[in-house]
Amino acid sequence: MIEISNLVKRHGSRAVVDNVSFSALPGRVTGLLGPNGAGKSSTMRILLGLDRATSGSALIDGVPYRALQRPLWKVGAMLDGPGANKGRTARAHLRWVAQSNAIPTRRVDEVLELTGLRDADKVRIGGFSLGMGQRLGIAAALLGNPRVLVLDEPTNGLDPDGIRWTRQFLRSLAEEGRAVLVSSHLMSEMEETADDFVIIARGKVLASGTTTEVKGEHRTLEDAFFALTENQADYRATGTEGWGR
Ligand SMILES: Nc1ncnc2c1ncn2[C@@H]1O[C@H](COP(=O)(O)OP(=O)(O)OP(=O)(O)O)[C@@H](O)[C@H]1O
Repeated sequence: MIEISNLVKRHGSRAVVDNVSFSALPGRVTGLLGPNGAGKSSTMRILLGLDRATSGSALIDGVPYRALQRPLWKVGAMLDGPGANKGRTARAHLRWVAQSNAIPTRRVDEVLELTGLRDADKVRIGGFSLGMGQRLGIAAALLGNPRVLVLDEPTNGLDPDGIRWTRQFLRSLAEEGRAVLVSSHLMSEMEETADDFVIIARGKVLASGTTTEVKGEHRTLEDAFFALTENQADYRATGTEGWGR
């Protein structure tokens, strides 16, 4: 499971992550939702040991990422797309990731199959569509068969087929008992995908819980989000602190 507690990240005097706390539980897809610049990627980067928190903690199964013995076996991640060399094939890329993390290369075939890339395994990544690239990123994240997955905007720019595939795939990964944390700025899309939601704006958690809890009396998650951020604008205008948590 993922446990973020009182996480703060400051750049200069500005807190881009401002006392964020939430958990992502096994067997559930947790949606980290918020507009551009809300602090989603910053939170994920700290969780994955790519950046240091100013204060607070971000733990994976009780320990920080940097303390994990074999990180790829515990947590799979995709930030900024697949991050693969465009001249390589999908198979070559996955073999390279597997070999550099002591993962048996037979796992490469399994993840190619799981993500529907088997037929494209010899195509150079430079010729991939956006959707295939995202699948490759997810395939690499799954190489170590981790119990925890962290995916930053995996559906960004995808067509409806790609979005539908990703949604169903993430749900199936959670149904296998994994904790799946996925960020998005698309509220309506995530409403169908996630079990639990954390709504973040300007570095602060505005609401968290199940769909019913977060929606409250609002018709959709998007309506709830706009109502919550309108409150934020009001508070900013009056300079009041301490709202929404
Ligand atoms: N190294 C940095 N120095 C200064 N500010 C930064 C740095 N990294 C991120 N920020 C700022 O922190 C804020 C949060 O950025 P972050 O990327 O976490 O947001 P996000 O919710 O993931 O949004 P997006 O979907 O646009 O990436 C932004 O205003 C960004 O400009």
